[in-house]
Amino acid sequence: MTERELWERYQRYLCVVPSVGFSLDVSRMKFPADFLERMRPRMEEAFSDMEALEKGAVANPDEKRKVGHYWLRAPELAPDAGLKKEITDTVAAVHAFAKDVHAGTVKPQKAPRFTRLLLVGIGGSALGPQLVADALGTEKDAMQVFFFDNTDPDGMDRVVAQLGDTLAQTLTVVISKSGGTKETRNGMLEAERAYQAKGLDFSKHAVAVTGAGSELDDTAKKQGWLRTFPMWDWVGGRTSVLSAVGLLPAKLQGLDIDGMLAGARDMDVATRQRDVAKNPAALLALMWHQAGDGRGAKDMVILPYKDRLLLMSRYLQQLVMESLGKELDLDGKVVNQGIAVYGNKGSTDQHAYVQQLREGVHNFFATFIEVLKDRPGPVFEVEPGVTSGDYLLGFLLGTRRALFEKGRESLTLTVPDVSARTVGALIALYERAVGFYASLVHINAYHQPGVEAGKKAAGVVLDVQRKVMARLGEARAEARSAEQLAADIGKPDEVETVFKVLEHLAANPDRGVQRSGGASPAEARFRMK
Ligand SMILES: O=P(O)(O)OC[C@H]1O[C@H](O)[C@H](O)[C@@H](O)[C@@H]1O
Repeated sequence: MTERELWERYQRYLCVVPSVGFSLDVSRMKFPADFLERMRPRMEEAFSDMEALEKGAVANPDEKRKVGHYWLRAPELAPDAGLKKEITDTVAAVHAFAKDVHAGTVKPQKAPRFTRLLLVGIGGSALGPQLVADALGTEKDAMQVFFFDNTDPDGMDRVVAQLGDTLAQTLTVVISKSGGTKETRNGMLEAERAYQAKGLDFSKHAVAVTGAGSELDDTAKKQGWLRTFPMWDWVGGRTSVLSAVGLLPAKLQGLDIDGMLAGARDMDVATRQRDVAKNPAALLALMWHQAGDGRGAKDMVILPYKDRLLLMSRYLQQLVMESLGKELDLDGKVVNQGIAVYGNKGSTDQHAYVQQLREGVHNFFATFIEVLKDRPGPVFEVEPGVTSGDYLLGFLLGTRRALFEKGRESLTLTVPDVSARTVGALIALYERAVGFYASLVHINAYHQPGVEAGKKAAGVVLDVQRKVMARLGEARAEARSAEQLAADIGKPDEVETVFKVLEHLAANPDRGVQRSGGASPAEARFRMK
């Protein structure tokens, strides 16, 4: 295709959403001329599925749940008045609470005001808030935000060290829909310990966002935390950023949550249209389908040319991969669906993995995200008539062309700026595209049965550890091999787990386990110190 033909194709297929200044360019995707027409009947079904979902159908059949994230930004669409009220009340409560926190009416135990926010959560209870905080944060924010998003002790120590004495001015928001996620429970306990170490009462600095009656809800009640905000079973973790999960931390940080909701709402209006040419979510889903042959044959590489959108790929990784990565389809047939997502940012990636994208294994399609506005401050020219931002655009267009020359496809999303409105719009766009794509490939986008397997297996490991520790305690000074200890605890087949657990304990001296013997697993011996 010549440059002139591409320009024609660009204009022909450009999908614009004027209300948010957004556009989607699919001209560098190699779909045949009759593709959109051919896919029409299937897309019609996807629209009907989506309509039913928005009207309150049980769209997550095996968990028997409604799927209501679209109501969060259009409460009038909620299927009953009770839900509508819960949504509007929660947004109002978030505003009011943040106002009190900023004014110092809600204040820490030993400081006049909260100036820091520590968010404890994981997966859908962290990724959205992290994206929003990083995309929209400035040095003038009402509160500076920190995260515990893992059960890595050193990771948490680093954050606590960064907070230092400002922990006394830190509000901790623990977020877990289920209220039973171990990493988050551990984060909460680690945070509690950090406050205690500074002579502070954790409960006077803690807020929960969780489902009613959950373990976390109980803890918050029992300990008399400052406040609890609700999380509903009809909002999935990975689509929860516009519920209290994302709105509360964003508002505390001082961000424009109404703008985020409005951007999402406007994008929702655009993505409800049945005219595919005008519906960027439908177009995206169809392009993913075309690129990966409806079976995820190509990976989705997310390339925002903007530092503030760096976390987009991480956020989309969960949204897309947890929603679409499924073994079974809706009829119970094995399909092993999914689309792999990765990415970082441009032009940084041009100096890292773009080499492979252009010349290596051809197993991906790229998504460029272009932001028109360079910076809020005045223009600075790095060469006569040229700014750093001009280079950023140059590299985006250059990379896109270089890829296309080698037959590598790409989508280009353009937004005017990185504002609350555009972030809300991008979130809404991808939520709906994922829902459409799931309909096209006939899977349930709203459950995650596979995640449970890893959690259960981790539970087994900790059970083995408890038993091994007890056994070492009994054996005292006697050094034993992993093989012997596995037999001792009645789990001879778990010998590898026993060995891994022992190695870990022995590497952390205060756990009291000493390793002796040779370097190989068979030669290693363990005993209590
Ligand atoms: O919010 P929580 O209940 O703590 O869940 C946090 C995360 O845990 C699980 O692993 C789910 O697969 C995720 O979808 C979820 O976002």
